[in-house]
Amino acid sequence: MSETPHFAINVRHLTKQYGDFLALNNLDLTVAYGEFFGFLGPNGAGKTTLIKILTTLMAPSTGEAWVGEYRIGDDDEAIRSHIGVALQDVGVDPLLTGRENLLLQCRLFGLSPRQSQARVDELLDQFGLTTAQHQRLRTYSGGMRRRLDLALALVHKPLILFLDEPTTGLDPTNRFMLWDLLRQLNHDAGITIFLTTQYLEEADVLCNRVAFMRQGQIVAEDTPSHLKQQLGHDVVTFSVPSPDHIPRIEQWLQKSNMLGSVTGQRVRMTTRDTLADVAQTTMWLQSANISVEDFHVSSPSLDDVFLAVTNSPEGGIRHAQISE
Ligand SMILES: Nc1ncnc2c1ncn2[C@@H]1O[C@H](COP(=O)(O)OP(=O)(O)OP(=O)(O)O)[C@@H](O)[C@H]1O
Repeated sequence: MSETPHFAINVRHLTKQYGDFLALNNLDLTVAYGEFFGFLGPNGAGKTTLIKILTTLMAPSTGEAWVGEYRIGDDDEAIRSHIGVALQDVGVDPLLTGRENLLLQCRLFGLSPRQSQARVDELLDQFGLTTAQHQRLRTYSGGMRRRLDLALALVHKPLILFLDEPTTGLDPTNRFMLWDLLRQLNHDAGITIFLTTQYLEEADVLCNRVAFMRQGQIVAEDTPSHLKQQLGHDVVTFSVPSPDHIPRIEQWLQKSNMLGSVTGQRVRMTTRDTLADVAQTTMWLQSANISVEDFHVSSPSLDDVFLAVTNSPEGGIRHAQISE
């Protein structure tokens, strides 16, 4: 039982080792009830590993964690009834219809046949799937599948919802639709949401607090707006007309010690001194005879925080946790 029932999630000195590899390194983290929390970081940082531990799918190597009032490893069944989980590629039956999948899930969570029918009607309506309820899952679009995954995670009305990259691969219309549903679940139904995503704009829009992971450790933790403010520096972005220019730009970024990244033909740099860095960049581009398009100087986004905390040698900007 709990020392700190105040928290939805409470992680203390948690470590996970895969053989010799340390995937989670002495992690401490708290999430209060009602929060919409984003757990972010590059591929391989350890996000899924933590979700698997908190959802009782995997045991930690050392350390402790509580979900609600239950300590991981003590009463995992109680934890499972307290949480909803929508992980990537989790087994649903593609040959069953949407309704049949939901009914099966209700029965697995111990609802009676009658309660199940009523709960399924409610969820189909809430997630805009009533019309498609009798279609087999294999005919569902990506957006419909994600909405069904969410509905499946909610059949037993959990207080805490874990979502592992819930909008990956969705087009903007379906992504925004899912964002609205998630906001409703958090704001209106009061469900605590623990989300991982590679889309930092999504975390910025949805989450009241985020943590950035790097190599199994949390390197920054705060509200998205505080993290952006702390970064402070303006961002320069521009595109080049040909990918042939990119290797030279990458070399220059490295040589001039600029914090930058390249996506396709687009370059993004975090300045240290806006005017000096803009001047240095434009002069070099001119001397290198590289013409650019869409040259912008703007305030930092959560993407820039990501680059700063995951690429900087010291790794991280100020670490702020909510207090008890
Ligand atoms: N079962 C396993 N055995 C060995 N190593 C593993 C295992 N599962 C994960 N890892 C390693 O642990 C590290 C953390 O993996 P994890 O899946 O938690 O990262 P992640 O942050 O969720 O990454 P992604 O964003 O790519 O999903 C990675 O280096 C991964 O290769």
